[in-house]
Amino acid sequence: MWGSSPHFDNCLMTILKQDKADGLEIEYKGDWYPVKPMEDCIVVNIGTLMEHLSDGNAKAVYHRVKNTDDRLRCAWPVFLAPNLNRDMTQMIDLKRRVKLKINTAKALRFHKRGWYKFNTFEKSETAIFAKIIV
Ligand SMILES: O=C(O)CCC(=O)C(=O)O
Ligand SMILES: [Fe+2]
Repeated sequence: MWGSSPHFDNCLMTILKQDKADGLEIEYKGDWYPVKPMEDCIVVNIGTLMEHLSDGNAKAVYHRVKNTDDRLRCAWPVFLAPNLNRDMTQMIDLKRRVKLKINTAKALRFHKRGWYKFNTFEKSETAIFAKIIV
């Protein structure tokens, strides 16, 4: 059963606790690799916003989840993102800002992979907690 189709997390980074059931996979150069749950370990995923702000130096990880286990699978991701009322444009190099024609009010196209809007969230959450059961 698919828990999550392939996607990037649209945040700075995700901190993920898995339970004992397999299922999380990451894509690397066209192949999919399992991320086995390990006791007392957390997974840290780079999100699209981090890739963008680092000018591509930190790569967002493309991942998917399929419960291949007989058991129920439970995962607890915490998505870390800035308060989106905050103007993040100052964090982007000036030359790139000009190239991307970013200003604070504009929606920003993010590579070809997805998009992230600055200044659009009305509430100021910095971490979104989810519990995902597949
Ligand atoms: O279930 C998982 O291990 C990861 C879930 C996930 O990719 C997400 O919530 O963005
Ligand atoms: Fe994810």
